[in-house]
Amino acid sequence: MNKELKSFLDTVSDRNPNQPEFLQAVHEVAEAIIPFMEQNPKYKNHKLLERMVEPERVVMFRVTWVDDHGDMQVNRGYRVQMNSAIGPYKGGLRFHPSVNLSILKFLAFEQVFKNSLTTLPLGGGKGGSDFDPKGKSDNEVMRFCQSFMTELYRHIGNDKDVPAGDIGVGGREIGYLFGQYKRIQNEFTGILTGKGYSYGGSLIRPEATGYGNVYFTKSMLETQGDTLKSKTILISGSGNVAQYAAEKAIELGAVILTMSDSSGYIYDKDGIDGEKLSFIMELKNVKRGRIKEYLDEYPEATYHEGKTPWNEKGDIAMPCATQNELLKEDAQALVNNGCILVGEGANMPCTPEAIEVFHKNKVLFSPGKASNAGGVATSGLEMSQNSMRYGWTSAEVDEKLKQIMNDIHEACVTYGRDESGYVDYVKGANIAGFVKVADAMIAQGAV
Ligand SMILES: NC(=O)C1=CN([C@@H]2O[C@H](COP(=O)(O)OP(=O)(O)OC[C@H]3O[C@@H](n4cnc5c(N)ncnc54)[C@H](OP(=O)(O)O)[C@@H]3O)[C@@H](O)[C@H]2O)C=CC1
Ligand SMILES: O=C(O)CCC(=O)C(=O)O
Repeated sequence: MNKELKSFLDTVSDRNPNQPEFLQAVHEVAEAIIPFMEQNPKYKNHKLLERMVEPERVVMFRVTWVDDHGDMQVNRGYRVQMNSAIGPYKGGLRFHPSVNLSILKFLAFEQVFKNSLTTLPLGGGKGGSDFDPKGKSDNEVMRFCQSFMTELYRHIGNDKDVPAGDIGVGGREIGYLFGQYKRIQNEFTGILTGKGYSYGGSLIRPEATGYGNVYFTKSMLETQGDTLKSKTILISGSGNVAQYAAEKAIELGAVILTMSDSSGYIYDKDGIDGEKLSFIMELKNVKRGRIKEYLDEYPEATYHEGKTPWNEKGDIAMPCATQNELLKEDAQALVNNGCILVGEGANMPCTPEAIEVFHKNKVLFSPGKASNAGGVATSGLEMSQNSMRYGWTSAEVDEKLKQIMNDIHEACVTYGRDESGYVDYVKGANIAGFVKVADAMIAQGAV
């Protein structure tokens, strides 16, 4: 490791003890940016990276709510406002028992670069709680959301910070959060995205992260003169991102072999087609069931308890569940089985060691901050529509999403292509994301 990189990472590590996910995200960015700054001295002497790793503000608060048995429950809430150089803080809320400061800081840090890549004026933030919506009644989820927003409302605003969904926060939660904000502030503004269509949401926002990932994959394949037609795809997760990545990939002629949840994965050798996917959507979004119940309807599939899908044979892998879900040995298994492309739908799902295996074997690899940016980009479009008090059609939003994903792909190629023609999308995404934020920070002085 180069001396400057090591010294920078040592300092970040000393200042942020016990935050492994945050350090992992910072390491990946610094590895690309420090050499870039060497070659572009205008970015030196502004302490840009040192400032970027320091959140502008972190809010941590108690969330007290009463469960269905009348017992008081206490959770912890957070909002990490990472960087507002190019726009109001923007990024999702995660409700999951694993949520802690390290995870939210890594997500907020990634969000800064991702949001810059979208070409829209969006700063970066992330928040959430260690509350687990699984197994809770709708009323419990509502009471939790109301209590969470009763503190959060004072820190957000449509020109200040605009949260959205992430793991454990979907349409139901956004509705309850929005309702409580409106009640407290007595105003109807676009302070959250991912809203229901009847109260200011954008068409295509629910689909956008998954669709965007597939559009990005399509562009990567096109650089090799290839297409998605008949490609076999291994998907992990069965939530929002996984479902709509599957939907778009099926539409473009690919064959989805696997989907998963935190208990295990299903493998369907005949492919998960549109009808089978509708079953999964109903199972996950309405019944809130487990992926293994797929076999109740489609017994010819197999279920693998406690396992991830990466040992199966597939042309493409799309990890769409959570961070660090694809390890070095998984990457090696994918390579050995002929995988040619990995498109991250989740945030940081592949470990650094796994990414190294992909790069060594010239597998096309896109980091989540590029390939899953369609979600936040469409949130940006939702904000624009709210400001205009106007709504675009599905076709209009989808067209803008395609254009944005195409532009992100181009930016990654510009900064990531090496002499052999291979594109290092990690390097490309980090540098392209950095440049816009860095220029804005330099222009705004010592803030
Ligand atoms: N929603 C969005 O617009 C965006 C989401 N992302 C990222 O995509 C990923 C998925 O988010 P999303 O689909 O919205 O979330 P959902 O809550 O809708 O779905 C999450 C899926 O991942 C699984 N999962 C969650 N945690 C774990 C874990 N620790 N181990 C194994 N599986 C797990 C869940 O299984 P189970 O139900 O068993 O927990 C579920 O199938 C996250 O990394 C998120 O940050 C990125 C950009 C935008
Ligand atoms: O839509 C948004 O604002 C946030 C989406 C998100 O959380 C993400 O990109 O990881």
